[in-house]
Amino acid sequence: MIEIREAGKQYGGITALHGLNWSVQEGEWWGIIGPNGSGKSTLLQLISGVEKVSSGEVLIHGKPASAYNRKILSRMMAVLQQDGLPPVHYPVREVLEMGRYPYQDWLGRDEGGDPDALIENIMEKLQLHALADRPLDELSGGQRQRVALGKVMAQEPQILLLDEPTTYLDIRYQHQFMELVAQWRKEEGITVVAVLHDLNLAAQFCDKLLVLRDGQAVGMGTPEDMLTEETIRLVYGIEPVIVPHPVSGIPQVLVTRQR
Ligand SMILES: Nc1ncnc2c1ncn2[C@@H]1O[C@H](COP(=O)(O)OP(=O)(O)OP(=O)(O)O)[C@@H](O)[C@H]1O
Repeated sequence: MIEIREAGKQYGGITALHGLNWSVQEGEWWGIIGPNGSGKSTLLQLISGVEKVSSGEVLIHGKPASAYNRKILSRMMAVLQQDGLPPVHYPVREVLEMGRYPYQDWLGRDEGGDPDALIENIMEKLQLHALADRPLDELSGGQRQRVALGKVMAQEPQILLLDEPTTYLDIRYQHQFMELVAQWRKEEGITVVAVLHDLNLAAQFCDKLLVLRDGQAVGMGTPEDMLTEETIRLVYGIEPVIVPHPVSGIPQVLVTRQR
């Protein structure tokens, strides 16, 4: 579904990404982890076609991401960032309807079925009914991020790209957000690629992790294989302790304070 071959990206004299080979199969949930400046957002921008590779290829369904017409690409792929929506004075229901833009013809008619039923369904799933007529700029950051998720759900993409989507959320809303994505993926079989700083959240929700450092892949594989003390020490330069989650057994990263 996503095929990355020897991909490199340079900004002037800065190498943001170098010689990356990676592929994502339909229905997988990948996490991209790595320190600040390691190339995570750059990689998402190459996949979403916002930036072009300087070398190598990024293919979506066998075609370069940057070669797609934007509207066609938006039907296939949605992007949600850490501050998914600006605090504008639009009511929640209208914001969700904006997600249908890739399906509208030049008269604003939806070519993709019954948008009203779809929006209703999303409002129900995300418990947005109570907020339906409230303007975005009156909502909390956590509520706004739930609306942002609703908007990308209305877009009905096959691929969801998340760029640190839980950064501004408290621990409850972080988990709620990730559970909603997990439920969506289970129901619709979407493919998810998420840049995450929280390694423990990444381990709990992603099937596989791509670990970047200095624009290069250090490793890719299951959270069990990637979240080792050796890898975390090498990539982040910290002294970690990895413990199995007492309930699920999934690896969790603790950091030991240096004295
Ligand atoms: N538009 C740009 N112009 C110039 N340099 C850029 C640009 N975007 C990214 N870079 C550089 O490329 C490198 C990788 O940046 P990128 O934002 O991809 O890292 P990141 O892993 O997402 O970082 P963070 O975790 O801090 O968000 C950095 O050195 C950054 O300064």
